[in-house]
Amino acid sequence: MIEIDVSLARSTGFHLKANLRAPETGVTALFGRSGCGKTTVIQLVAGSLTPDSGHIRVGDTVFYDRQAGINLPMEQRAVGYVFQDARLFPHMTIENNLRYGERRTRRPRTIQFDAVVEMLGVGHLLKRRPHTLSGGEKQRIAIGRALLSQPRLLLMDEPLASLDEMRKGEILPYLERLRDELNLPILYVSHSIEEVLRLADAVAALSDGKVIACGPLSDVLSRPELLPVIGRFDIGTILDCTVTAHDPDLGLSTVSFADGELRVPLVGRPVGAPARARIRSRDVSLSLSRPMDVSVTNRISGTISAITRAEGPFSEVELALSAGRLSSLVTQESVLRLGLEPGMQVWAMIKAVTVDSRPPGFHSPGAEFVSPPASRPARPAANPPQDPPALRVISGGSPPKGQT
Ligand SMILES: Nc1ncnc2c1ncn2[C@@H]1O[C@H](COP(=O)(O)OP(=O)(O)OP(=O)(O)O)[C@@H](O)[C@H]1O
Repeated sequence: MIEIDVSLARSTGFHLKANLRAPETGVTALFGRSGCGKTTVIQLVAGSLTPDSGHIRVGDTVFYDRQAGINLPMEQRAVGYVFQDARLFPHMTIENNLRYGERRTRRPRTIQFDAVVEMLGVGHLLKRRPHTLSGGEKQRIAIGRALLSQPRLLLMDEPLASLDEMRKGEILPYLERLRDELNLPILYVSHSIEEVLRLADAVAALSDGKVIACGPLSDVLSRPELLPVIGRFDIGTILDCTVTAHDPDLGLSTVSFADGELRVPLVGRPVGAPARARIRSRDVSLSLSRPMDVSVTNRISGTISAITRAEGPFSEVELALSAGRLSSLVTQESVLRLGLEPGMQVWAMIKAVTVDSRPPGFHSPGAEFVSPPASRPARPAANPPQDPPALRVISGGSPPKGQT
């Protein structure tokens, strides 16, 4: 478990009072608006800033404990740090940049040079110098350098922020591979909900220097207190599912969750594997009776738990499901015409579902928030980045359409 419970008052009047626990596996996103304190938290963990009070622990290692008088120097914390910009040494070759961290560490070399070069696809760049690389290539080298310092924890502070959309799209599969293949916890700062949805297993949401929610991604992103922070309709519904069937002839898979099943575009994972389904609110329409003569295959019955006026002519209707909530964006005119009210039983028709395949063996880290695992099992290998990304892509372009 990673435990951070710190406070820090800055000269500018900003006051951080952050309390969060993150699992020692997978990616935990620190998410929130600009200026909420994400980078400050990362700097406190790295040791480049010292809190006024509190403690920071990563597994058995105490980084900082004000009461016990412990403040581990940066080099003994053994964290890898990847910044927005790559910060490579301009006079060194790419190979020497990569080996820089490796040479200086005293930790056991569990992450090997060749494996990192292969994983990040940078073998052809080794003899070059940083100024001849693209922004995305530089960032991959920065990630490699951080990994080769054999960190116990990787800190990534908006590593894609300085890249254009195309470069971001190129680098994301490498980050997914890192997440899936290395047994290394990652604290990942972002204010892009798309990045968080694609990469994170867990989320700590910050607002005005405080952690307002922390836990497994699908739990946190469905909490109403987060709506002002993340933007009301960006997210929709996240459902943790299991792949239950494939129908290659029709190009469809079936994924099941607590309240039923969804037919989705073919998922590149075996039956039994976990998958994360994302349903945008605007892709969910409602019917008072069981829809029969409609083209939409995915229909779920639920009880309206809340109706909230949204911007413009829209309202958000929330259905309570065992698996969480399902959100539908409809016009206020439809709310009035259908007489929708909390407590009513309705049918939701889901026009499109995006499925983010998780690697086999992935489990929602929810339980780990309560009690840390005794050991950290290695995650099995995921698809290499060159695999067709269609079903992994949550951001960018139109999501793969469900059956309409
Ligand atoms: N060196 C500093 N001295 C004083 N105040 C600072 C310093 N650096 C940052 N701050 C303030 O601390 C607050 C949090 O900054 P921080 O960089 O942690 O936010 P952030 O969430 O990472 O923002 P962004 O997403 O824009 O990077 C801001 O109000 C900022 O102005």
